[in-house]
Amino acid sequence: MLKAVILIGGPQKGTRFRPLSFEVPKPLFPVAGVPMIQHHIEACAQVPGMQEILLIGFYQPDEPLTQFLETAQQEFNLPIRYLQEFAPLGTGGGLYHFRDQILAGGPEAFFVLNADVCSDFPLNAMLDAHRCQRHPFLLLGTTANRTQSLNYGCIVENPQTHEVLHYVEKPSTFISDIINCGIYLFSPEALKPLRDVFQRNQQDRQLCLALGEDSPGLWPGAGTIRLEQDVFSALAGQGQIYVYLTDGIWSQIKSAGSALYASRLYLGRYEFTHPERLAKHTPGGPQIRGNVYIHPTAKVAPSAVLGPNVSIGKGVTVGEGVRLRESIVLHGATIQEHTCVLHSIVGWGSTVGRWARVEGTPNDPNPNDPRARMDSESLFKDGKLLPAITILGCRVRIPAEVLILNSIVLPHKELSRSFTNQIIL
Ligand SMILES: Nc1nc2c(ncn2[C@@H]2O[C@H](COP(=O)(O)OP(=O)(O)O[C@H]3O[C@H](CO)[C@@H](O)[C@H](O)[C@@H]3O)[C@@H](O)[C@H]2O)c(=O)[nH]1
Repeated sequence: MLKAVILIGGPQKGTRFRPLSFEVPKPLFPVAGVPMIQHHIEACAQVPGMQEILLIGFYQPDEPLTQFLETAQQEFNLPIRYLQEFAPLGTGGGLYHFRDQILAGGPEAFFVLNADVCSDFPLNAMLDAHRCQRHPFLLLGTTANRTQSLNYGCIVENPQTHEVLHYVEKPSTFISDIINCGIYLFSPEALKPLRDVFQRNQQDRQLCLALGEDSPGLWPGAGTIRLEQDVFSALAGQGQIYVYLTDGIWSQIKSAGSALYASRLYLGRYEFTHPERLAKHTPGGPQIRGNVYIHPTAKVAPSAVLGPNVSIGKGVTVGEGVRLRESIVLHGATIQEHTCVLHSIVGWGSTVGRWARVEGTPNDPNPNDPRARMDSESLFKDGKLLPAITILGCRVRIPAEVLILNSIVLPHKELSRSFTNQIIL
């Protein structure tokens, strides 16, 4: 019997995702037409013997999250529960805090998945690798180029045995081009080192209190465990941690730009995994180019041209003569006639007026470098806003016949003119 845990974090973590994370918790942001973590759940549900999926985070269990859980349970016919941390406990603290729930029923192993990654989740292959050796920790690894590797957990492996000999979280100089994908398979024994870290933290705290040196700023919150630094770095080279290398699709989803890139990766996989989700050209229907997802409730005019890499949400209206490419249009938005939307995300309930042009600049990984990853974009360089995808927050109104280029428009704004390279507050 197996279980899976998805680490969904909490509200203050989605900062690079603003303004899109204002409306919906980041793990529920639609990527290729479905909530980000539905891809994780679909992958877990396909592993034979999967008994339960637990979401661990520090979001308040609000309406969208509760509704998502109910729908997902029915769809996948699996118990899917949300366990709320009383405070952010780090990537390992929640696993230790909820250990009894994770181990209830005696799973042989459990997957741990970061919510903010896009992957083809080779979970069955990881399980096969785990069953050969049954080491406590198996990490999914992939490659990144030298510069980009510094943004991830870096792994030095023994190439023969795949044992992790050395692990450094986001090093300041190059360590290895093998990076941690944030997708793990742990055996129940993996909780022992977490307990050791927990107890050590408590003892250190007691000692400090006894010495009268208590300064809350110096100590991680009670129960905080950083899986990467406290466990992987500490245990590397001791025969407990192994890496399973993949060359399948993988990307982090930290920013809106990376959500668009992840959407392209998932749409590309739908051909094999969910062909029914890909829009087909039908007589009298819109022209479809490449991979496009259209929610069944969306109304798309027959003269519109969509694709590649477009995803149209629930209840969206797309007018005559519209051109949409490399974009996500979120539910309830209206794209009026003859509008052009390229490399952009149009927020919930927003309206783009007729003959307007909404355009962004893609920041995709270098296609000539097979190890290139999406850069964890920062919005500014030398005090200037870098050209990036255009994002319209929710219920934004763009008038007719204007150009919105490389800009971020915060929710509920009614624009009256064109804007280029601006954040419109
Ligand atoms: N439940 C819970 N989840 C958390 C917490 N803090 C972070 N998370 C979740 O844990 C995952 C990792 O989040 P970060 O702490 O932001 O780490 P990172 O910068 O994404 O780096 C991690 O992922 C990379 C791969 O995407 C790895 O390369 C890296 O080593 C590390 O594991 C995310 O899904 C996030 O929502 C917490 O306190 N509680």
